[in-house]
Amino acid sequence: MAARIDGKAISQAIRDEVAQEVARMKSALGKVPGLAVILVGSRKDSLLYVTSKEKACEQAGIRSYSVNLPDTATEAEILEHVHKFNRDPDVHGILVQLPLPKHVREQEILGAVSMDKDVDGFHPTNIGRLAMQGRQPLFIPCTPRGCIELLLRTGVQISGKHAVVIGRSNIVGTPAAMLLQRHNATVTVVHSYTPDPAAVTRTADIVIAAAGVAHLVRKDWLKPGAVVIDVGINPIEDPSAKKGHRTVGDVHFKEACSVASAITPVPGGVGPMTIAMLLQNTVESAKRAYEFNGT
Ligand SMILES: Nc1nc2c(c(=O)[nH]1)N[C@@H](CN(C=O)c1ccc(C(=O)N[C@@H](CCC(=O)O)C(=O)O)cc1)CN2
Repeated sequence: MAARIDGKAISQAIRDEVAQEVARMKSALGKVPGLAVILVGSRKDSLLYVTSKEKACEQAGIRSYSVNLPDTATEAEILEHVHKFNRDPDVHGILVQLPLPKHVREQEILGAVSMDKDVDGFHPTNIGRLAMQGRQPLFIPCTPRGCIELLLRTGVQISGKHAVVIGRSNIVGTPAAMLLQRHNATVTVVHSYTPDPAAVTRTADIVIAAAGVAHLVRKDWLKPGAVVIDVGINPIEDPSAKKGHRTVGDVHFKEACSVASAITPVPGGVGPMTIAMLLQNTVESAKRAYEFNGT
């Protein structure tokens, strides 16, 4: 039976550490970190994530600034807010909630965020640096950073292991693969054009599943003893649930438990880590801005 990797508990420990750092900064400088969150449109899930981020900021002592724009907002209107936050010295992190409405060019917006306030780590220069040996990105994207943090904090060795990442999105799969490689794993990325994804995944010591397909990874996809990090957040119908639906991962949890050595649940695994890492990135940004080393 696999050990359960408790993302809720680990993310709470990180959030407590962040709150302590913020308190130290406040007492030494009279300043606190600031995070600006820009939401465009009215997607229910995005609204929920943005609210959770604001609440988490409040609990950690980080000041949050929010902008809610309608679905019809133009690129120019969104950029106006990005530029305003770029100039604001009290704002150390800027986050544009994704996905953006279809008429907005995501890369135009993400590329406009000041590199040193890019707490999502999606600026092309930060992503480029993540891909390069010997270069340091200013920020690492929150979900992939959360996946690695879960492995490190549960004592899973990454160096020298074979890691398979399922999915190649800009937000998770691609940066997760680059990050694993920086931790000296041998990395294979499996995607929709891979002829036999189960066979490839079966060779992995570490699996990061980020395909966005409910229950894609079954028992026969896993090598006995593999460590499984499930990034998927997929709603499925469930008449027995109060709301008629529930959230499941990309991995069939029950099946995987009989083969894996450790696994993250959904919910309560990677999801909460995304927010904890955002807070951590924001504090690191403020510390850099104020040249504050934390003592
Ligand atoms: N600008 C960004 N946009 C998006 C990101 C991101 O990192 N930056 N990631 C995702 C959404 N996301 C944060 O924005 C996020 C997703 C999930 C969770 C979470 O805590 N999930 C819970 C509950 C799941 C459920 O029941 O629905 C869990 O997994 O336990 C937090 C943040 C896309 N957009």
